[in-house]
Amino acid sequence: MERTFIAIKPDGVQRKLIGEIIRRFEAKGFTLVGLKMMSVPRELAEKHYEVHQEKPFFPGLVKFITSGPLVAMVWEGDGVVSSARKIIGATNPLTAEPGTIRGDFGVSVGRNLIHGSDAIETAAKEISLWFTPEELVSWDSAMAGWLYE
Ligand SMILES: Nc1ncnc2c1ncn2[C@@H]1O[C@@H]2COP(=O)(O)O[C@H]2[C@H]1O
Repeated sequence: MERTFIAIKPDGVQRKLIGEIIRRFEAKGFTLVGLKMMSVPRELAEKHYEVHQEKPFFPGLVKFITSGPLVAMVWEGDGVVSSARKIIGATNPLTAEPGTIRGDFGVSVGRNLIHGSDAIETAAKEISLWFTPEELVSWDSAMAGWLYE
């Protein structure tokens, strides 16, 4: 079953949106298989965002991600990587559609509340960067027969 990495960034935690964000993924029908609140070490933030290391916003991004607690998650389900990106909305909350998390709650690209893996290969890399295998729980949802044919 497909898995994706989702992080509620420090602004999402400070704005008390943890429950609202988890609710949206649960209500859709995806299954939570990994969850932890953590302070992010600088090396982890730099590794996670290494594709952006030449961008002018990189130092500010690392400073922000390490500035307060973050909630790291792994969600599972058919097509979860691309579906989660749609639930999250466009990178810039000002252009994200209403009904998406960023479209409903954000106003600034540097404070866009949540991260979601952008592709299946990226998801695998990010999951192994943020979680050990022991931290992930494989379980069968009793709802599976009502979610999938
Ligand atoms: N122009 C920008 N200024 C500040 N941060 C940005 C900018 N563009 C992208 N980002 C951040 O870089 C992050 C890269 O992936 P995320 O989906 O976590 O969300 C993005 C934004 O938080």
